[in-house]
Order: sequence, then structure tokens, then C-alpha cells
Amino acid sequence: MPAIETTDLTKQYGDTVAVADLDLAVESGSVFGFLGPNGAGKSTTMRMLTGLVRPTRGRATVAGADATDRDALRPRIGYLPETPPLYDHATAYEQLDYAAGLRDLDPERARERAGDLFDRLDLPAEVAAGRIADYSKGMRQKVAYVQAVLHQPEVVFLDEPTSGLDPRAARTLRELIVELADGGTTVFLSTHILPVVEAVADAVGILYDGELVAEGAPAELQRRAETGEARSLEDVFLELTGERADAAPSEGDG
Ligand SMILES: Nc1ncnc2c1ncn2[C@@H]1O[C@H](COP(=O)(O)OP(=O)(O)OP(=O)(O)O)[C@@H](O)[C@H]1O
Repeated sequence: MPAIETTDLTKQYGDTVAVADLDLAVESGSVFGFLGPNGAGKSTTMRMLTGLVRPTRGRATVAGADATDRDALRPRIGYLPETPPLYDHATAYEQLDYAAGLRDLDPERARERAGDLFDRLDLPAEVAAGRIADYSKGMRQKVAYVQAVLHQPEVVFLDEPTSGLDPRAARTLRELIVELADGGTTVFLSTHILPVVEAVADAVGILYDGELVAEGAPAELQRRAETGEARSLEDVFLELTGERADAAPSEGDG
């Protein structure tokens, strides 16, 4: 069974169709790169899949739970949104104690795991013991990432996870994503940084104007949109989401 499955998943805001009839299947233990231009509907999709926004119609299951059932989702999923929810007055450790408490994690083991991840991401212990209000953007991002994966969820949604990270931390984060998937976690990764997707994604979906215009393994998409030359995922992305003649290459997974 796929870790994420959507059928006709749709969200409308007034006259704006943010996401239109999305049919998606993401394999368990894979990294799925979710791409699309600004305003394509990526965040709206993630909000529906994490139970934060109710679909206008259609349905979705995530880690076996209905995506409208927040109580069932909570222990199974993690979410790093574009603007991470952090308490400025707390220290990183307090923030993560709170997150661990929400998920009934053993406090000591949660601290240990957080400490290990902070080490990997080069967030010094003395910084983690200081108030989040004084953190740089990259430091906040590190804490938010750790918060999203602390409980070892079955499915983790990452919205621009490398945002604000320096090159070393961004590389570590890419490694952590691959390790998550190797350990069986399904990673739903939305980013505009296409080389990251190229490096880590097993499959890619490209959203354009709320619609899925392509889905498949990165290499397969590159072949499908090809004209003979070696093409980057960026070329494919620009072709599919640019001045698309209405005969866009037929998407779907065949
Ligand atoms: N709460 C809302 N109310 C009204 N319209 C919304 C709301 N949230 C999103 N939209 C609209 O839905 C569409 C999709 O937005 P969304 O934020 O999902 O795009 P995105 O692909 O995540 O974009 P970006 O790459 O810029 O983050 C846009 O037209 C946006 O204006």
C-alpha cells in the first residue's frame, strides 16, 4: 500500500482552485519530490495531507490514516512547514521537550535524539540552550527540522527544508533525508532547489496551476520530455511549467 494516496483531491478558495483533482500515490520508504512554480498549490496540498486544511472534495490517506483525522495522523506524520511553528521565548531544548510531550515520547530519549541531530546539523549545545528569539534563520530551520522528525514518523512532509541553511548544513540535511528513507520513512519533499530533488528523490511530481502535469522517476521524466540531449530536471520543469502549449506532454504514470 502506498504511504500517501490521494483521489480527486481538490481545494478551492472562492473562485481559486488551488489544487485540482489530484491523484497521487507515493510509495512507502521513498523520497517524493513535489515541484511546481510559485502558487502551484504545493503548500495547499501539504496542508491537506497533514490535516490542517479540509479538502473541498476528494480524499487522501497518509500512513493508513484518513488525512482529515488529525488524531490518527499526529503520531504517524511529521511536518516542516514553510514558516515553522517555534516559540520564540523557549530554548531549542524546551521547544523539543514540548513537541516530545505532545507525542508522548520518553523525554530523555527524545533529548538524546535531538542532541544527536543537533550534532549532525552543527547546532552547538550552547546555542540550543539559548532562546530561539536570538537564532538566525538557519538555526531556526535546524530546530524545526528536528521537531518534524523527532518522533520518527512514518511519513514526513518537508517544505523547503534547506531554506536558510549554509552549504554544509544543506548537504547534511540531504544526507538525513536519504537516511530517513533508507530507514523506511516516506519523505514528501517540496522544494524549488531542483538539484536537491535530483540528488535524493526516487519519484517526482510536478504541479502546475493546481494540476499534476508530470509524475515519475526523475530520469524517466527527463527522458519523456526529451529531445535527444541530456536534460536536467530544471529543463523538464521549465518546459512543463513554462508557456505550456495546451498540448502539454501527457503526464500520468502510464
Ligand atoms: N488561505 C488561502 N486563501 C485563499 N487563497 C489561497 C489560500 N492559500 C492558498 N491560496 C491560493 O492557492 C493557490 C496555491 O497556493 P499555494 O500556497 O498552495 O502554492 P505553492 O505552490 O505552495 O506556492 P509557493 O511555491 O509560492 O510556496 C494560490 O493561488 C494561492 O493564492
